[in-house]
Formats: sequence, structure tokens, C-alpha cells
Amino acid sequence: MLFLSVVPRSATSYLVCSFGYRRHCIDTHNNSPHYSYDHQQIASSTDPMASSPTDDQPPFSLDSYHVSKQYGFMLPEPLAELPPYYQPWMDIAQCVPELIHSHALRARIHQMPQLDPMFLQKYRELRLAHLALAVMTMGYVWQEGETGIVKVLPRNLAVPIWEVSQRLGIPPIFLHGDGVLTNWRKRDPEGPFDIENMELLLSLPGGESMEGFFIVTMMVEKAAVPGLNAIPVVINGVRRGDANMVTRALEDIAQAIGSMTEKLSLMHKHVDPGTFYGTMRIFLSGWKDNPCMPEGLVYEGVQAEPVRFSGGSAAQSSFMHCFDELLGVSHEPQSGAFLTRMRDYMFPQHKRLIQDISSSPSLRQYVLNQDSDPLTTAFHRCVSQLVALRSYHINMVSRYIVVPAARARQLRAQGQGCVKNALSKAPKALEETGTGGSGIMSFLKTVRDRTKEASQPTPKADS
Ligand code: HEM
Repeated sequence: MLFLSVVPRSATSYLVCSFGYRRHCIDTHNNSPHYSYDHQQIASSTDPMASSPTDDQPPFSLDSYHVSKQYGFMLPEPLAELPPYYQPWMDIAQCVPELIHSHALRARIHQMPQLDPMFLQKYRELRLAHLALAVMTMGYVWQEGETGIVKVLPRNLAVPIWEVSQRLGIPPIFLHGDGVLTNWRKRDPEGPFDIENMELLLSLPGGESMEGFFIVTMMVEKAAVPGLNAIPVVINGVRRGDANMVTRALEDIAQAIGSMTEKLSLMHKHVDPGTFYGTMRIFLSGWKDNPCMPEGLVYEGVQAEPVRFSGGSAAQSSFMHCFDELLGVSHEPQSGAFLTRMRDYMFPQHKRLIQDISSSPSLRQYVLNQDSDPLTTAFHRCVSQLVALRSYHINMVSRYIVVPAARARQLRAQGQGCVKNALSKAPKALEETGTGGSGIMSFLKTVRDRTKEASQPTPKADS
């Protein structure tokens, strides 16, 4: 069972999973400090770094949040193989698209041995195990599309994904943290981190478009890194009252957000809208607010009652939440509640970073008090870049969801449901509700419009 506890937060109440595990140690490999995830102690102790920063505390740093200076929220050097005992998982996980194509995945999973996750000891092993089990879970549930849906995840998959999720502090479903943050390797290990040199460890149906979707998203995550590294500089600059330091760091953030938008535009080249809408999207869908699975899913061997979890979405990516909190973006209650809920789908360390940025001294107030032109300009540039990124994303959502959804409806109305076109087979249930419904555009526009308001002298008050 997932237990959620409410902990106080600066402005609103904030939900966190109570099974978050957070410890870290620094690896000075290559003389550049980054996190040695494998050596981290996976224990349920309280992290002394988790308390709110005060003036007598050391400078704010990203060191205790599983953020890499080089890769940001992405896991540095993810493992591609598990210990041999877990080979039966990897054998299936590596062939999920093919097994779905031949309608054989469920049968293969039924024959899979019941393996005990207790032999997974390293943090990177847990991350790969979660990715592999989550890919199998999505494939198992959606193998037959929205007609032939299962209500029960079999125990040989349900028990291990549940246990691995508990140890990582994340939900037992496919997440942005699986498909993007854990799912990469360089073709040439010495080569650059660019789209041509990247490949996925595991995939879902959709061929090159699915691969492009995850890899382009990785590029956006990577482009955020200089902005992420500038966040502690902003916070420390505000604490010290050093306006020049804050101004320069904000300029870095604005530039990073601009290059994230550039990377986002790669989606058009690498992902086909019809394939995204007709084939890929259902495999990213969850069993919460999904009319196909109103009750949720039973995790056999874990509990008898069905449970509901949202599917994978880049709304679970932490960088936007970090920038929003830093810049003091105040979301409208309903969309804010959705975004806050998405934080329960992040790794606990990343969620804690967002929380700690939120409880650091207000940058916005500092900018207003200083009344310095360069500082105000740099702050406004960050806000307008964030607005531009969100506007660009809205256009993309229109191309990948709104337009294909209209076309799919048209094809169905014309009775061309059996045409050999991925769109004609697109799931109907996601058209109107949940993460894929008509509410999407108004949600995204509200989020974008409230971002604009961060530049105004007085933020909007919600009743
Ligand atoms: C084909 C590409 C994409 C599509 C169709 C798409 C679609 C969506 C949809 C439907 C939502 C609404 C919430 C939900 O349903 O989960 C959403 C939210 C969001 N997406 Fe995307 N997305 C795409 C790519 C990306 C990428 C590459 C990023 C950045 C890494 C991104 C970042 C976000 C964020 C941060 C939100 C939360 C709303 C906000 O903060 O503005 N999306 N996306």
C-alpha cells in the first residue's frame, strides 16, 4: 500500500511518499565531484541535509539531491545489465516491442520466474530494475490496446516492481524517471552527449519515434543543467545580498531555458505525430483518471484492492518545478494541485530539492527590494524564457495530441476504423479525459499564463 503523509511547506501543503530513502556520498572521480549513486547507503534514516536552510547553515548546494553537475537529474552512467540472477527479467524487457507486436508478452510474463529483488544491492541496479519492470508492466497492461485490458498485474511482476519502487521511493509504474533519466547510454562512450550518439536501454512500441521521444527529452534535460547549476548561486547570492552574483546566475538560467526550447524543437524531426498519438501514447498511460481502468490495477500478491497511478509524463521532470519555485511562479489551485501531485512521481531527492528551493528566501522579493535594473532585467528574462518554453510546448501538444485526436475522430466518424493507419486504432478513452483530454490545453495555458504573472509586482492571490 502507498502511504502518503502531509508535511508543511512554505505556502501550500505538500504531499510526499513516506518511503523516501535519501543518502548520498560524493565521488571525486575525474576530479569533478559528482554523485556515486552505487555507493549510496539505501537506508530509511533521516537526512540531516533535509532541514530547511538557515543563515548559519553552509551554502546551499546541489550535493545532497542526487543532481549531477554534468547530467543534472539524469542518472550518470546508468547500468545496462542486472546481475545474472535477473536475466529472465532483462530477456523479456529487452524485447517488449516485439513481444507486443506478436501479442506474446503476457504469455511470456506468465512464465517468468518469481524473482526476489533482495539481491539488488546497488542504487544503479535498482534504477535499471525499476525501468525493466515498469516497461514490462506497461506492455502487459496495454498489449491489446484499450479493448482487452487486464485488471490484475500477475504476482511475478507485481511483487518485484512494488518492492523495488518502495526501495527507491517512487510509484510502481513507468515514470519520466525511468524512460528518460535512467534509460540511456552513449553509442560511443567517448563521444558527445548528442542525439546521434545516444541510444535507449529499453523501449516501448513506436520504433524510431518512441526512441526519438525519449532521447529528445533527454536533450532537453541536459540543456537544463547549466540553469540547474546556477540555482545555488542565486540562492546564496540572495542570502549574502550580492546582487551582481544573483544577476549573473539569472542570466545563466535564462540562457539555459532558451536552449531547452531549442532542444524541444528536435521533437518535430524525430517523432511522428500519428505514431505518437496512435501507437505510443497508450503505453505511457496510467491507471488513474483513465476511463479504461476506472478502478485502477490490482498488484497481485501485494494487496487485493486495485490502486491508481498516473502514467509517465514530462510533467514529472523536476527542472520546471525548480525554476517555478525559484522564480516564485504561483500556479492556479487546480493546475498547481496536478503539478504538485506529479512530484510524488519523482525520486525523493529531486522532490526534496524542489521543496528546499521553495523554502529558501524569496528571490522575487529580493529583486523587488533591490530595485536594480540589471537584476530586474535578468529576472524578467528568466520569466519570459520560461513563458516561451511553455508556449512552444503548447504548440507541440497541439501538433502531437489535439490535431491527431481530431483526425482520429474524423476517421472513426467516416467508418474508417479498420483502415491500416495507426490513428484509426488510437485509443478513444484518452481523447476526452485524464492527461490526454480536452482539458489539456486549458491546463497548459493556465500554467503558462500564471508563469507570466511572476514578472508582475504583485502576484495574483487565489481564494
Ligand atoms: C511529443 C511531445 C510531448 C507531448 C505530446 C507532451 C504532452 C504533454 C501533456 C499532455 C501535458 C499535460 C500533463 C499530462 O498530461 O501529463 C504535458 C505537461 C508537461 N510537459 Fe509535455 N509533452 C511533450 C514533450 C515534453 C518535453 C520534451 C518536455 C520537457 C522535457 C515536456 C515538459 C512538460 C512539462 C514540464 C509539463 C507540465 C506542465 C508545465 O509545467 O508547463 N513535455 N505535456
